Amino acid sequence: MGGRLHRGSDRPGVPTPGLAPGRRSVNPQAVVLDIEGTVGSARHVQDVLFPYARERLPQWFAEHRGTERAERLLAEVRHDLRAGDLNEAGVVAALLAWTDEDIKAPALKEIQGWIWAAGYAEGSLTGHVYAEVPHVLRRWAESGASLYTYSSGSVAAQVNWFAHTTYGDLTPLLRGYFDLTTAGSKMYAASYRRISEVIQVPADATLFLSDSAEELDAATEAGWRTVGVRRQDDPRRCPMPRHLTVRSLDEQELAQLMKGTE
Ligand SMILES: CSCCC(=O)C(=O)COP(=O)(O)O
Ligand SMILES: [Mg+2]
Repeated sequence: MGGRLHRGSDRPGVPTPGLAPGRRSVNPQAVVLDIEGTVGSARHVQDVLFPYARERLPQWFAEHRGTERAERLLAEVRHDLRAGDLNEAGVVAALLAWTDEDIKAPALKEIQGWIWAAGYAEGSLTGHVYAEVPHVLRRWAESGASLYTYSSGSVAAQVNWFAHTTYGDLTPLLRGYFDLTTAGSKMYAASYRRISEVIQVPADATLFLSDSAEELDAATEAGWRTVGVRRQDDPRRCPMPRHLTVRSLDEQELAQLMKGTE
């Protein structure tokens, strides 16, 4: 699979070494956070959010038929599949198949974000964050770091996630959000370079946290500092190769990096 569409795990190219375990000088001006598997539970995404959107996808197209949003989405999927004459049922079938394969397609991410927005608004969805996340983000923000998220989920999905956590609205802690549309695929170094240009923070003063070794490798290639996050409820047990790996954001090693302690 190439071009714009990726699974959560495939990345072309040869990774370069990241922040090796033991190196302790970061003191970042910006922290960029992955969401699924890093600040929030991957299980919540796979078992709650994806099925919620999947179930409502056909109905969404039926209700929005002929609208600008629906037409744009249909055109985008046809373009991605190089199938200009695919009908609405065919597009819906493709989006359902992408959901099942966790394909990071911008069109799928956009419609999921719209469907979830309604769920958050009516109170049937909450954004999951691990218990330490609110106070750690607050501490980092108070110490002067600018906090951003970069997720394959759409910006709308990210904002709603942080606005509706069980710890309240965490969006005041975040300076901005990046997704597949605004930054590009998380598998490519170019996407991280694009973010650096937008946030105007040097690459080596930007720390990226993610549960994906491929994403961390791409960020490293762009000159960013990286820390892997492997949550205790993550079935992938092993630490990430080439990257310092923590189990939560309040681990001592990460706190030291944030202070720039040698
Ligand atoms: C915050 S949006 C919901 C998650 C999602 O759709 C997704 O693809 C998660 O990807 P991430 O880059 O946050 O691992
Ligand atoms: Mg992730």
